[in-house]
Amino acid sequence: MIKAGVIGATGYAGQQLVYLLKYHKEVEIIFLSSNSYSGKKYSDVYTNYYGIIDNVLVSTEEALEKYDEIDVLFLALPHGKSIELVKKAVDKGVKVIDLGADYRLDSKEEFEKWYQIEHPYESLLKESEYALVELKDKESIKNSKVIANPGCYPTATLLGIAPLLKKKFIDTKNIIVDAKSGISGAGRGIDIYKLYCEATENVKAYKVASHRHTAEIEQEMSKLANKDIKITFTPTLIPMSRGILSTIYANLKINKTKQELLEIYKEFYKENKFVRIREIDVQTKDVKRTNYCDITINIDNRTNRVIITSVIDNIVKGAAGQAIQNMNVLFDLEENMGIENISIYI
Ligand SMILES: NC(=O)C1=CN([C@@H]2O[C@H](COP(=O)(O)OP(=O)(O)OC[C@H]3O[C@@H](n4cnc5c(N)ncnc54)[C@H](OP(=O)(O)O)[C@@H]3O)[C@@H](O)[C@H]2O)C=CC1
Ligand SMILES: CC(=O)N[C@@H](CCC(=O)OP(=O)(O)O)C(=O)O
Repeated sequence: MIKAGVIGATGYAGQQLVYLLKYHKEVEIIFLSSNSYSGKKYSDVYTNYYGIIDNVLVSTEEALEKYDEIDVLFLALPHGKSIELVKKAVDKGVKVIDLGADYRLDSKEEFEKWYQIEHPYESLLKESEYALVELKDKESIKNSKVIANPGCYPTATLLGIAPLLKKKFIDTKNIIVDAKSGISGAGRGIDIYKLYCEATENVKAYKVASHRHTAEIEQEMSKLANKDIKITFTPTLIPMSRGILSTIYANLKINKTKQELLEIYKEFYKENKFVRIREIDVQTKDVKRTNYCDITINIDNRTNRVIITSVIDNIVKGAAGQAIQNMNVLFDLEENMGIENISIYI
C-alpha cells in the first residue's frame, strides 16, 4: 500500500483528492492536514464523510513530524505556501505531488514575476516535473522528486492544442485562448465575488492580459512547438460550480478538413484513455466529476482558422484526478486506477 499524506485537505482541491484517495485500492491515508481545523475530525468539516472519513486533522507542524511515515505527500495550498513544505519533504526523501503552482514554472524569475513571491529553491524548481501525463515522458515523471501538477486552465488548453503545435500545423504568433471556469476554481475561501448574489446570473472576464496561467501555458506550448510562443489568454468566471471550457483559436498553415484533423487528434491521443476526441460539440456535463478531457475541432473555412474546444472538470482532471493519475504513474500502477468513473448526466 502507498502511504499518503495530504496538506490542504480542507480546500476544494484537497477534498476531491481525499475522496479519490479514500476509494483508491492501493492507498492508505496516513494524515490529513489543515491549520484552521486542526484537532477536528475531517467529517466535522465535510459532513458528507460522517462515519467514513473521520480522521482527526493535524496542523502543518504536526504533519511535518509525520513525513517519515509516508511514501507520497500531496499539497493543495494557496500559492507560495508549498515552497518550504516541498523542500522539507524532498530533504526527507518523500515524493511530492504539488497541486498548486509553486513548482510549475521552470524559471525563478518567471515565477517571481507572475506570482510576486520570492522562490529560494531555484534548482528544485528546475528539477521539478511539469506533469501533464498525456504530453510527458512517463519515465521522467517516475524519476522526479517533485511532481508539479498542472493548473486547471493550462490542462484543458494544452491538451486541446498540443497535436497542432507538435505537427507545426498552425501559425504560433497569434494564438488566442478564451477559457471559462466554474467558481470552485477559485477555492473555498470567502470572497465577495463568490457570493451567490454576486456570482449568479453573471459572467465576468477577469485578469485579462495578466492572468498567471499565461506563463504556464506559454512555457509548455513553447516546449511543444520548440519555439518561443506568446498567447492572448482571457479567463472568464461563469455561474456554475465545476467545469472549464477552453476555446483556442489559431491560423492554420496547412490545408486539412475537420475530419482529417479529428483523425490526427485521435491518432495523437490513441494511448490516452482520458482524452476523448469528439465529433460533437463538447460540453462540461460530459466530464463533470471525471478525469476525462473532451476535445473537438472546427475549421472556419472563410478565415482558415482552427477553433478547438476542450472541456474538463477543474477539480478532477484540473487538479485532484490528475494528481492521482500522476501518483499512479509514479508508483507504476495502472494509470487509470481509482479515476475511471464517468459522469452522470443530471
Ligand atoms: N480549485 C480548483 O479548481 C483548483 C485548485 N488548484 C490548486 O490547488 C490548491 C488549492 O486550491 P483550492 O482547493 O481551490 O483552495 P481552497 O482555498 O479551497 O483551499 C486552500 C487549502 O489550503 C489551506 N491553507 C490556506 N492557507 C494556508 C496556509 N497559510 N498554510 C497552510 N495551509 C493553508 C486551507 O486549509 P485550512 O484553512 O483548513 O488550514 C485549505 O485546505 C491551489 O494551489 C490551487 O491553485 C489547482 C487546480 C484546480
Ligand atoms: C476561477 C478561478 O479563480 N480560477 C483560478 C485558477 C484555479 C487553478 O486551478 O489554478 P492554480 O492551480 O494555478 O491555482 C484563478 O483564476 O486563479
